[in-house]
Order: sequence, then structure tokens, then C-alpha cells
Amino acid sequence: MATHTETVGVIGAGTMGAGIALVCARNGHQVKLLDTNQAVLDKALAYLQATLSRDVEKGKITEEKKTETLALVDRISDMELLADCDIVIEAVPERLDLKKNIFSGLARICRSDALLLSNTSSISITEIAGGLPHPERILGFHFFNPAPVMPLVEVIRGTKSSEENVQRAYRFAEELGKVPVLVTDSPGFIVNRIARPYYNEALRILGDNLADVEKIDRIMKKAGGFKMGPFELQDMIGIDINFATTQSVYTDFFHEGRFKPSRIQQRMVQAGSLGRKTGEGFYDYDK
Ligand SMILES: NC(=O)c1ccc[n+]([C@@H]2O[C@H](COP(=O)([O-])OP(=O)(O)OC[C@H]3O[C@@H](n4cnc5c(N)ncnc54)[C@H](O)[C@@H]3O)[C@@H](O)[C@H]2O)c1
Repeated sequence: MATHTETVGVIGAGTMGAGIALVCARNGHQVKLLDTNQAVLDKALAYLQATLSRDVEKGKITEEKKTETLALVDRISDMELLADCDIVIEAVPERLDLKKNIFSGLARICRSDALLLSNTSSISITEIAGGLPHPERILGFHFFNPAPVMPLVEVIRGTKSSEENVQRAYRFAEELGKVPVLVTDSPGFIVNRIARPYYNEALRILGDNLADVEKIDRIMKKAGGFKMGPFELQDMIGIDINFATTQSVYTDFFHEGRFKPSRIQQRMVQAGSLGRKTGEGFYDYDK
């Protein structure tokens, strides 16, 4: 539990935002969870309720604690309401134009000492902050999926992020019970740079008809010791997010062939088969 409470804005209540909101509320922070899509906000609330109810059933928390934690999360749809936030964590889709737009709004709305963090998987923090007032307060803060479970947070220092704010973000991650690592801004940071070949080679093997999805996943789990196969992971992450991340890393590495995105993923995104969140991806799920 945090020693002092912050008011934390979370922008985007999808796969990552809902989990990040839960992590913050569990640690006693006041959360304003913003999404432009009301259905997503409703789904996020159902997720928070279900997860906390499971905590009660398992005896991890009391019913009162569950009620208290839920009461810490306000769902909002107006960005202006983030004006009193100490910290804002952006978790909207992996698109530079969208993120630049959000951060330019935040730069206008928020106090100049508010910490403005992006959960981007790969986009340059320096570019997100470029041209905005007080770029020293803009940093990457990259959770892993599922955010309440995975311990790692990459704290990414943009060219103009200040040392003071890097330390503040690092401490905040620790207070959330996470294991932060400091990373200098570079394409895909550390984890997603390493992860690209895992997905890309699996997709190439599939495209070359050397093995099917189930077989590749089974080999990597049973013999390779991975917790999830590359296709199960893509379905969990969201194929749109995974594809956008590969595209961003490929572009930022000036089109080095080793990072080239896959046509298979591109077609799935075009067809709206995005993995678990749409009920179908490499596998089928109950909607
Ligand atoms: N999915 C993962 O495994 C994963 C892991 C780590 C980091 N990330 C990163 O986190 C970010 C979010 O990914 P996600 O998987 O949660 O995406 P998602 O598609 O599940 O959710 C994004 C949400 O943002 C909302 N949104 C879009 N524009 C908005 C706006 N202007 N204002 C408010 N809300 C808006 C959408 O309605 C949607 O609910 C991306 O940058 C992604 O790269 C994702």
C-alpha cells in the first residue's frame, strides 16, 4: 500500500487501462478512468468487480475492502476532469497521432508538475513529448499484460524527461508493488525489442506452412518452457496492438528486415479478428 495517495488519471479503459486502474486502486490511489467508449467503461467496471469479488472469495481482502477499492475508481468520459490529477497514465491504442493528441490535451489541462506517463509498447517517448510544454514531465511507464499480475514496469526516459521525474515514476512503480527498470528511449525499449522476433518468426513458420498455430504454441510451451505460445500471447495482447507495435519498431529501426511486420497479422487486423477482445483471433473464444 502506498505511503501517500495520488490522484491518478488512466486514459483508455481497455485491456491495459482497466488493469492499471485496478493496480492503482488496490494500492489506495484515487483513480479517474477515462474512455471515449461507454461500453468499454462498463466492461472495465465489471472486470474490477469480478476481480475484487474473487479476492474476497479467496480471503485475500474483506467485503469492506472491496467496496472501498471500487469506490476509489471514477469512470469518466471528459478529459477536462483530469485537471487535478497528480499522475496520468495514458493507455490508448498504439498510434502516435492519437497519443500526441492526448498529450497535447494533457499539457493544456494538467498542472505543470503533474507526471504524464505513457503505457506505449514501442512509440518514442521523445516524439510523444516533442514540441509540448514541460516535456520534462513526460515519460514512458510500460506495464505488461495482465497489469495486475506482471511485476515488470519499464520506466522510459525520453530525451527531455527530467531526472527528478524519472525518480518519481520509479518510486511510484515501486509503491504499486512493481519491479521498475529504467530504460532509455529506443524503439520497442527492451522487452518489446526482444519479443518481436518471437512473434515474427512464429508468424513466418506459420506462413511457410511448417507447422500450425497449435503445434507452434505447444512446442514453445512444452519443450521451450514458455508460459504461453506466441499465438496465445498475440490473442491475449490484441493482434491490432501487437501489429502496431511491430510496425512502430520496424519504422523506427529504419525498416531493418528482421523487424518486418507480418501480412498474416495485417489481414487479421483488417478483418477485425483481434484476439480475445473480439472473441476470435488465432483461437476462438466465447464472446
Ligand atoms: N495489450 C497489451 O498486451 C499491452 C501491453 C503493454 C502495453 N500496451 C500498450 O497499452 C496501450 C493500450 O493498449 P490496450 O491493449 O489496452 O488497447 P485497447 O484497444 O484494449 O484499449 C484502448 C482503449 O483506448 C480507448 N480510447 C481510444 N481513444 C481514446 C481517447 N481519445 N480518449 C480516451 N480513450 C480512448 C479505446 O476506446 C479503448 O477502450 C497501447 O499503447 C499498447 O501498446 C498493451
